[in-house]
Amino acid sequence: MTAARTPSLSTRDLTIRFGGHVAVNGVTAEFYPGTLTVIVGPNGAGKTTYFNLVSGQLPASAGSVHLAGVDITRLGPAKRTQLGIGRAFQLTNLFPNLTVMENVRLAVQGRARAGMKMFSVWSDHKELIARAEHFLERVNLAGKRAAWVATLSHGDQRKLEVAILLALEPSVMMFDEPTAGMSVDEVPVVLDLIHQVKRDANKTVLLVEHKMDVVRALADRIIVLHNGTLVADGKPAEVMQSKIVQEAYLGTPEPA
Ligand SMILES: Nc1ncnc2c1ncn2[C@@H]1O[C@H](COP(=O)(O)OP(=O)(O)OP(=O)(O)O)[C@@H](O)[C@H]1O
Repeated sequence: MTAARTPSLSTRDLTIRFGGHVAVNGVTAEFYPGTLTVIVGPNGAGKTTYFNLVSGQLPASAGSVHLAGVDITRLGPAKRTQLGIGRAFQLTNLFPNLTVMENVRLAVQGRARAGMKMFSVWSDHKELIARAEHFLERVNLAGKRAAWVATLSHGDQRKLEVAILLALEPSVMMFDEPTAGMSVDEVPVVLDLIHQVKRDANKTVLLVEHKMDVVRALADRIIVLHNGTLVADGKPAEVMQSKIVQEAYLGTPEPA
């Protein structure tokens, strides 16, 4: 008999109502480490709202959110970040009037304080800089370490967000449309980064994405939301072929 695994993240009957409108309607799903799940659905399906409920930006009207089995439904976004839920691409994590290096160093410092008190006591400035440098190299931004964030291109800002996310070392990583607004040459860099993240067997990755080529390139699993309800959940090939997805989302049949 094998022991049941505890999901790193789960939602149970998660629901939010805005007045009479149910934007997320009883969504139950479990997410495990080493799996990248892409959440798809038409405009207004509730994808971003679901993300907001998981990261704590919005309070649930009903249902619950669990992180490694612990109910975090009543916790705010800062506490959830501390516990291991990291979200990128809202561009709200960035300090525009600081340099690229300073932004990552703050994340490294924050992580050191939250997780490893001794490290925080002993780590000197040099150590923090070296760690920040490591994350900047991973996202190809080391050459721009001294640039002011406000002067970066949109693509570079997104890469910086990934560096900050990596520096915070969350167990659950959430990406909102990672390639939105990027130039063609910037897209592969970010996709490659997410590939790297997903190779880490300890990370649980969730992505909201519209572009089907990105979904195909990254997804281990696809969840489809429609009118706030989870209508399909499974391996990409199965979900892409399912009748509900063809009708409700893709519009045209996927080639077999
Ligand atoms: N704060 C809010 N107040 C009122 N209605 C909201 C709020 N946030 C979202 N909604 C509504 O909830 C529904 C789901 O919106 P949401 O942004 O989650 O969809 P989405 O699937 O992310 O869409 P898109 O792909 O266009 O980003 C929409 O009808 C939206 O108008």
